Formats: sequence, C-alpha cells, structure tokens
Amino acid sequence: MLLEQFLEECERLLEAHLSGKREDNVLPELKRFLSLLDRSELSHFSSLGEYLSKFISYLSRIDEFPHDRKVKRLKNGLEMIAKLRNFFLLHNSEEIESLLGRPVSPSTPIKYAYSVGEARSKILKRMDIETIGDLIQYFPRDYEDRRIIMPISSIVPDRKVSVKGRLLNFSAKKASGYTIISAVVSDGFGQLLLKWFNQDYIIQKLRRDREYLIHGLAKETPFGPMEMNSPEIEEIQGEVPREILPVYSLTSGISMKMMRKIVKRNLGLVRSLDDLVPSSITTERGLLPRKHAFTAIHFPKSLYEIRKARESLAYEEFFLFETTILFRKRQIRKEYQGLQKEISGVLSKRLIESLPFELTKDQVTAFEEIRDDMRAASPMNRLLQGDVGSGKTLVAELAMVDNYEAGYQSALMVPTSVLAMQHYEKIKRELSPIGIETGLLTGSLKKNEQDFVRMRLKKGEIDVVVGTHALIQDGVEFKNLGLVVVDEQHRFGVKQRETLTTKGKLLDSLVMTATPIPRTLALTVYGDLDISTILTLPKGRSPVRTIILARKRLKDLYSYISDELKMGHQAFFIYPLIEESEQVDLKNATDEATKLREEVFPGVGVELLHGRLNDNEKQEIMQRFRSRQSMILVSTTVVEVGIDIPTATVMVIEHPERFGMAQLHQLRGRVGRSNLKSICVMVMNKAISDDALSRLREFASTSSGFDVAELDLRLRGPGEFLGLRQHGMPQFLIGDIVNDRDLLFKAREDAKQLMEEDPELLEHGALRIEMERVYSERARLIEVG
Ligand SMILES: Nc1ncnc2c1ncn2[C@@H]1O[C@H](COP(=O)(O)OP(=O)(O)OP(=O)(O)O)[C@@H](O)[C@H]1O
Repeated sequence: MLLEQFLEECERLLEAHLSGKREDNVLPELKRFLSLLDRSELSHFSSLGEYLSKFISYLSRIDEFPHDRKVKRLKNGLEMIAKLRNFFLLHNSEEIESLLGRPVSPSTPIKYAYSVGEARSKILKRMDIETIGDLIQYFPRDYEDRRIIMPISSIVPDRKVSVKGRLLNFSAKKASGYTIISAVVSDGFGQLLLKWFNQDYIIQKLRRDREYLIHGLAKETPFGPMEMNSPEIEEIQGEVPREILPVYSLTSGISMKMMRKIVKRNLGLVRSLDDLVPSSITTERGLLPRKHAFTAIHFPKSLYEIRKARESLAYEEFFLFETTILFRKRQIRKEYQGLQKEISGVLSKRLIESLPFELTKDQVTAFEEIRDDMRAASPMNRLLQGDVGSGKTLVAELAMVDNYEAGYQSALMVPTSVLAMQHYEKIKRELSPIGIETGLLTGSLKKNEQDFVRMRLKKGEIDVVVGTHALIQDGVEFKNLGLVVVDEQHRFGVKQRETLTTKGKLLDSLVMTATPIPRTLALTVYGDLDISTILTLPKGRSPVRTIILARKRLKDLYSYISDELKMGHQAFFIYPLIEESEQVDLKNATDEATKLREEVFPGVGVELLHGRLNDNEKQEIMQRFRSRQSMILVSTTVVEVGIDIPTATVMVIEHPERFGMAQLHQLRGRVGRSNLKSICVMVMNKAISDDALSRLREFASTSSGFDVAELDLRLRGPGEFLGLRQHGMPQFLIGDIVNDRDLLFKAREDAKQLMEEDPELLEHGALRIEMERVYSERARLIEVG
C-alpha cells in the first residue's frame, strides 16, 4: 500500500485502541501494515524514512505498558501520524502547479470556461453554476478512492470501496412510479448486485460483458451477494490510474466524468486567487494556503488532504465572516457618535437596596457591562441572554434607571400586551418610589388613552415606557429617547429593531433573549452584538423536576396538585388546541378547562386563557390568577413567554410532542420562579413515536436552557434551530457551525487579533475586497441592527 494508505490504516488502528473498541495487541497489526507498505515513495526523502522508523520504534513496546502509559503512547502516535502527513502535504504542494492549466478569471461566465460551451453552460446553470468562480466553489459531495481496487470477495460491508467487475446482466423495472435498475457484476471470484432508483440515465451506460469500475457502499443481504445502492459506475477503458476522484452532485445531461474534466480544466482559476487568511495564521493553525486548499478539495492526493482542504476552506469562510463583523462594528463606532451618558449610579443603587434579595453575580456583571457601554461614546449594541427566570428584566430595569439618571427616556418593547401589562405594573411599582414616571402603550388601549400616552412621551413627561409593536408605529415621538430594550429578540425581526432605534438618534440598544443560544450561533446570528450572559439562577432556586407521565396515572397527578393548591400554590395546564378539531385527535383547552373546573377541581377557580380572547380579557384573567382569585390556569401557549407568577409550582403539558424544545423549556420556565419546589409534567399518550419519546426523555434530563439549546441544535441542525434562517443567519458553503465550532472560535480569535494589528486592513487588500463583495448584504443589516 501507498504511504498515505498506510498512515490511514495506522490511524484507524490507534483510534480503535484509544476509544476502547479494540483491546488486543497493537503491534502485530502494525507490523502487518508495515509489511504491505510500498517503500518506493520513501526513497525520495531520507528524512521521511527516518521519521517513520522513529514512529515504529516508539510504538514497538506499547503492548507491554500499563493502561495509562499505553494511552499516552497511542495519543502521541496519532500526533506523529499528523506530522508525517504534514510533511507529505508540503511535498504535494509542489505538484499542484503541474495540475493547474491556464489562468482564468472568477467572474468569467461559465459558457466561456474550458470544455463548456453554450449547451453545457445551460445544464451547469441548473446547478447554480453561473461563473468559473462558482464552478471552483462547487465542492464535491464525496470522493471515490481508486487507489485500491478490492476483489469483490473481500469487500467489508458498510465501508466505501472501489471494485472492478464484468457486467453479467441488467434489467429495469417500473413499480408504483419508481424505476429500479438492477445489475449483477462479477470479477470471477465474487458477485455484486447493483441497484439504482429513479436514475433512468444509468441504463445507457450499461453493456453486457463489458468491464466496469464501481464505487459505493456495500451492504450485506440475508441471501445472495452483497448489494450496492446507487453506486458510481464507469466503463473501464485502458489502465485505471490509482487516484482519488471527486464525486459531484449532478443533474441530468452531464456525466461525472465530464464534470471532473470541466473542473480540472478550469482549475487554473485558483492561480488568480489571493490568500485571504494571512500566511502567518495559515502556518500557525496548520492550514493549507488557499491555492492548495482549492486544488486539493477537488483533486486530493490523500484522505488526509481532503480533511485538511475542507478544514482550511471552512476556516477561511469563518475568518472572512468574523473579520467582516468586526470591521463593520468598528466602522459604525467611528462613523456614529453615541450618547455619552453621565451616570453616578446613585438611583440604581437605591433600587437595588429596596429589593428583598441580592443580585446574583452574573446580574451584577451584566449590569456593569451595560453601564460601561452607556457611558462610552459609541452606541451600545448588546444582547443580554439568560435562562428563563434568571432575572434579566431586573437588569434591564436597572439600566433604564441609569438612563433616566443621565437625563434620557427609555422604552421597553415586548412581544405581547399581556406581558407588557405585567412588566409595566412591576416597573411602575419599583420605579415610582424613586421618582421615575412610567407609561404603557399597547394596541389594546383605547384610542384616546393611546393619544394621551403619545402626547406625554413627546413632551418628555414619561421617563420609561413599556409597550408592544404599538411603540414602533408612526406618530410615536419621544422627547429624548436614550435607551431601547427589546425583550425576546426572536419575535421581532431586524427591521423592527431598526425602526425603534431610529426613533432617537444614536441610541443605546439592549436586546434580551430568554432562549439561550449556543455560543457558536451567538457568534454568527448575533455576531454584530456584544453579549452579556446570566448563567447563575437566583439563590435558593432548585431546578424544576421534569416528569413524563403516562395518561393512566393522571389521578395521582390530580391528587398531587390538590395538595399543592392547599398550600396556596398554583398550576398551569397547557394544551396544543383551543377547541376540538376534526382533523386531529388532540385534547383541547376549552373542553379540558370545563372538565377540570366542574369535575376535578371544583371550587378552586379554573380559568381559560387563549389567543382568541381580546387583550383586555386576557389581562383580566392574568390579574385574577396573579392575585390568586383563580388557582389553575388552563391555556394554550400564549403563556409561553415571560409570564412571572412566583407562586405557580406545577406545569402540566398535554401532547408535549407537539411542541419544540425551546418552547417546552419556555413553558417549564413559567414555574420554579421562586424558592418553591416546582414540577413540570409532560403527559404522554400511547400513540407517541419512539423518536418523540426519546426526544422528550432527553429534554426531561436537562434543566438549563443552555443545555436545551445545545440539544435542540444537535437534533435539528442550525437551519431549523429557532427558525433562525429567517433572522439573517449567514449560510456557509462548506463550514458547519455545529461540527466545526472549534474552528469558528479560532477564526474569531484570529480575526480579532488581526483587527487590532491592522484595523483598516491596509495590509490585507484582498481580504478587504472579498469581504465587501461577499457580505455586502449582511453588512447592510449589521449597520442598521
Ligand atoms: N437576584 C435575584 N434573587 C431572587 N429573585 C430574583 C433575583 N432577580 C430577579 N428575581 C426574581 O425572579 C423572577 C424572575 O425575574 P425576571 O422576570 O427578571 O427574569 P427573566 O430572566 O426576565 O425571566 P423570563 O425570561 O422568564 O422572562 C422575578 O420574580 C424577579 O423578581
């Protein structure tokens, strides 16, 4: 085997031992690989041979060592493999030149590319390839390793392999709208069954008795030969070179062979690509220079080179993105002067002293960060994230007190009028004693009431206003707005945030979110914002116990709730539907409320809340629940966000599988908001799928919103997570913010350092040009954010 294959096998072996998958001796296998090694490559480089001997002798006594020393050697062994490979890569980079043809320009329309022309360019356009630049960035979805052609009889199932075989027979069948093409190939010793679904064009490639090269993943079948689904297949003409070839996603009208040829012939483009990442960083991070990475991603010499090329290109994407954000942020700071506020902190101290509890450490830190921002000359642009009930609103309140002391008005914008009312009452209660005038502005107020509030805002008679979307409507003017706080970022788009911030000039803006998002996402979605995080919950809080309960045990739950009610505690019951539906067989809030009120808990006050009630009705219901005139609130998810009832201790969720992870966590966050022990019960139906059940189990095992967010991200991927796609999250071509998160952090760090050393990017012209080209749209959003 070739050196690279030898290294691949060694790596697999050491990793299997390190992870405990293998427990036998290491050395015999290592020796076997060594005996298969084709040493011709070593003869070019004496130092390579020497290093290889060192590697072998380092591992020669490994099986005699105790466990911990063995582990250490395995780890070091893997590092030595990486070094050997890097040595090899450098050697390869000299070969790249020979691969590259004549230079072309990235913006050249695809029809002028080599081997393309008018007709093919139409096909390529269907693959979103409009220019030669797009072509080079059309990355392979997989690779075909032709360095070893396996005998069919030695195929290991579930591993991708290349084999050679003569086509014995083939057939095409149509069944319920599908075309299934089957073929049998043999290499004289073994047979393999090939199958393609709905790939009609394959049939044109098949000729009985011809020899083919086949690449794919073989699966075992209970009877008969192994089977490969949708393999790559190509007729053999002459010698098959030992190489790794790219596999692209294609559309009809273009073959894999042709696509490879087109890419290869136009690869000369990479000559004109300037490095975006400074070479000092590339070297330090062990990444490939751009030219090398682009060449290797299409035509790699080894599997390791593929990995390195991918890593290098993903890093480049992240680096470009992070630099853009930092660069724009700096531009904004330079161009816009903010309100430089004078804050002594006397008033906010008074509020803190009046509270019946102490601030948590994280609340103090977040508050200090906000105050520093408000004192500074540039406008604040900060995200305050913290778990449900961690006390974010209080921090925002303190910031508004500081802002008042500096002589400015503040606005707090929340997503629903019920929440606006709740915040307004709390804020009024706490801020009136220190002389701050508060106001409420929601769409549910009567027109003359709204007019009155608007008039007072304009005159500067209201210092702190709480409201909903009504705050951003035309006709709302402030005398001297200085701080905008937006609660629950996800409910408002960037545009709405923008409208409110332009109400005053160069305002400080604070965004609060109770749905913590993993750090990686925070860096990308909120890359333009500074972030304060409240991790710790107030003293004395214990996590909400989360239980999955079988429906037949509802009686036990009812008796538990009765005991809680006797102690003066309250309960929520959440249903996915307001009323009975003909389409789905789900419990609904209206019928269940009647049942709970009349049969299960008579006489305790059971109220029903849902989205079809008008705002005043909703507020009255909440008011009665808050003052404990009613003890049970039956609701749809309207209570999801922000409702703060410290005496509520039981949250019952019916059909929990209908809700998203973040939503479940928000619902759970409605209890456990004081020192009282609380539980969240998810009632389970028999019909629930295994997947849904395991998702709920995982949810039940978490308690912090940060863990829930990581779990959600892992299960659903970044695109679907919280519907972020609509919120300006950048799409990366090759970088994956979940799997490449470490790379993203590194890029962030490096970009920061680069911006400190060369803030105007004078020494990095190519980076600056590319930045403006790719991210012009995103940069516009950042500017207004
Ligand atoms: N340091 C603290 N110690 C004890 N209680 C606190 C502390 N800070 C806030 N609280 C109380 O905890 C409850 C939740 O606080 P708050 O509403 O500010 O949280 P939040 O993070 O905004 O919650 P949510 O995201 O669910 O809206 C309130 O009743 C508040 O008075």
